[in-house]
Order: sequence, then structure tokens, then C-alpha cells
Amino acid sequence: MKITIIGAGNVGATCANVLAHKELANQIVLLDIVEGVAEGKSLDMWQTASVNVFDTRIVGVTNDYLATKGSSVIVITSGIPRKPGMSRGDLISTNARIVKEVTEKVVKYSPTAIIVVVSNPLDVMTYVAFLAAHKKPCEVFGMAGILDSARYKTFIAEALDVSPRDVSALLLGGHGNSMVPLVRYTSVGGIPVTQLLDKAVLDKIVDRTRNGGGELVKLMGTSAWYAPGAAAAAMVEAIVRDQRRIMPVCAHLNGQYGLADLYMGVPVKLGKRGIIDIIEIDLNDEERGMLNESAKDVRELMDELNTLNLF
Ligand SMILES: NC(=O)c1ccc[n+]([C@@H]2O[C@H](COP(=O)([O-])OP(=O)(O)OC[C@H]3O[C@@H](n4cnc5c(N)ncnc54)[C@H](O)[C@@H]3O)[C@@H](O)[C@H]2O)c1
Ligand SMILES: O=C(O)C[C@H](O)C(=O)O
Repeated sequence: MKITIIGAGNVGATCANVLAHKELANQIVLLDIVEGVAEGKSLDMWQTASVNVFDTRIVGVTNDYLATKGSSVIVITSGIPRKPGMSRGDLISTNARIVKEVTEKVVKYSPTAIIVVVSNPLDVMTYVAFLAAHKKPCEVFGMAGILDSARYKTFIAEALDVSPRDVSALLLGGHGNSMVPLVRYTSVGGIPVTQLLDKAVLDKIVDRTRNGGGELVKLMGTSAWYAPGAAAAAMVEAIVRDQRRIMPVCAHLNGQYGLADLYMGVPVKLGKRGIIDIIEIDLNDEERGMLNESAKDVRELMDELNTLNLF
């Protein structure tokens, strides 16, 4: 079992570190375009193996796609992150070129791999990888919903002073400020959250979740990596272990939720061949309206992608 991560920056390296500690593969290949970065970070991580007790071999390479040959899962994190004052959409022209190029190169050596995209703007970059990979939609999808719902769960847990582990929640839509945390589908230890927190508090939490990425960009001058790396690793785990977990994933929609020819966050069942099912839940008029707004924002970015004439 080999897992490849393209991009050995903050998110890619964090994801590799989590995967190695979970011993999800015999080998993790970390690939970057910058000479020495992937090699150095991999060596550093590999040197924690005897301390933290794991056997997964982490190998770093500079642009050597042959080393990625035969990977079962590929995580694409290459691309620029945003800086304060930028939106994720501002990254589109730089990252679309990068994601297209790396996807074309990496699938040549691992034609049967499942691809998990992380680069931003996520919904559009996942579409780029899908077009570049020439694979089935169920084999190419993106990570955002696990991160966004993890933020949402953390804020709810803080408000109630309980463990985030006891918060169960669902979030739909694009990975932007119009994402749709579903309060009606949120519970804490099995209790509907609306019985535990006032609407005003919940509204604030929803708003903070929607701006959760931006909050961290403002604090750090670049975007987050611990939670994104862990969230991507959770998706890889569901695939590698064929867990059949239900997770919010950026998936190719083909009529589900009344939306088509679009990648966006929806609940799916995830296993070793990728997305097994897209799950359609009941939405009330307000929730459907918010989902359509989010889809509109993703379509605007798709229009921008189309002006780049990459495909
Ligand atoms: N989907 C999400 O929820 C989510 C969360 C966090 C970050 N992101 C996105 O993930 C991406 C990476 O974020 P980061 O913080 O790790 O950035 P980073 O700058 O730390 O790392 C990006 C890495 O990609 C490498 N890279 C660039 N072009 C490459 C190429 N052609 N081939 C191989 N490697 C290449 C860079 O050298 C760099 O090491 C950004 O686009 C960011 O916006 C998405
Ligand atoms: O906010 C960003 O630019 C990075 C990522 O999408 C996040 O939500 O942390």
C-alpha cells in the first residue's frame, strides 16, 4: 500500500504525518516542486518513527513522479494558499494550472488511484483534477466538509463546554463563505442542538464556521494546516480501510439536490473504491435556498475557470 501526497507544504506534510502515525500505508511518498523540501520534511518525520512507534516509511522526492508509481490514493495539496485580504477564489488561475499539471503527471503512474483534492478554491480545483485525470467521478473528490464541520463542532462544543467528540453535525455546499452548516441536523450526545443552545448563539456559530478559514488566515498570515491535514487524512483512512463512513465530501453532482455538472459538498458513503453513494437528505425551503446560493457561488468560480481555457 502506497499513498502519494503532492505538495509538501503545510497541509501536505501535516497530512503525511497523520497518515504515518495511523500506519495506513507501507509507504508515503511526499512530492514537491521545490528542491529538498519534501526530502527534508520526510526525513524529519521518518526520524520520529522510533519515538512515536510506527513503521510507515515516508519518502520525499522533488518532481520525481516515477517514485509515486502504483499509489492507491493520491492527495493533491499543491498550490498557493491565500494571504490576509484574499478570497479562496483569488487563487484560481495559479492553482488551476498547478492542479491540472500535477494530476496529469501523477495519474500516468497510478491510473487506478483514488484522488483526494485539497487545493483551493476547493470545489473548482476538484473539478480541474476530475477533468485532468480522466477517471470516474466517484474516484475523484475533494476535502472541505470534514474540516468545515470539524470547526462547527468545535465551536458548538466550546459553547456547551462539552467534548467535540459528542457533537454530530452535517454541512453542505461549497467551501466558501456561503457553505451551509445544517443546524437542524446537528446533535450533541443524541440531543438536538436547538434544545441546548439559543438561536442567537447558533447563528453566531454558523457565521463563525463560514468564516473559519479566514479567521485563521488573519491570525497566521497564511491558511490553516493542522485541521485540514487531519481532515484529509480521515478521508484517506476511510478509503484505505474501506470504512464506508458517511462524511461530507466535495463530490460530482449529476442531478442530486437538483444540481448537475458541479462539484460541491454533500454527504457521501466513502470506501475503498471512493464514493459509494451520494446521500440526499430532506431540506426545508430555507436550507434548499442556502444550498442554491452556495451552488451559485461555485458556478461563478467555474465560469472564471472556463475563461482560462485549460481544457
Ligand atoms: N480544502 C481545504 O479545506 C483546504 C484547507 C487548507 C488549505 N487548502 C489549500 O491547500 C493548498 C496548500 O496549502 P498549504 O498551506 O499547504 O500551502 P503551502 O504553500 O504550505 O504548500 C503548498 C506546496 O505546494 C507546492 N507546489 C506548488 N506547485 C507545485 C507543483 N507544480 N508540484 C508540486 N508541488 C507544488 C509548493 O512548493 C508548496 O510546498 C492551498 O491552495 C490552500 O488554499 C485547502
Ligand atoms: O481558508 C483558506 O484559505 C484555507 C482553507 O480553505 C481553510 O478553510 O482553512
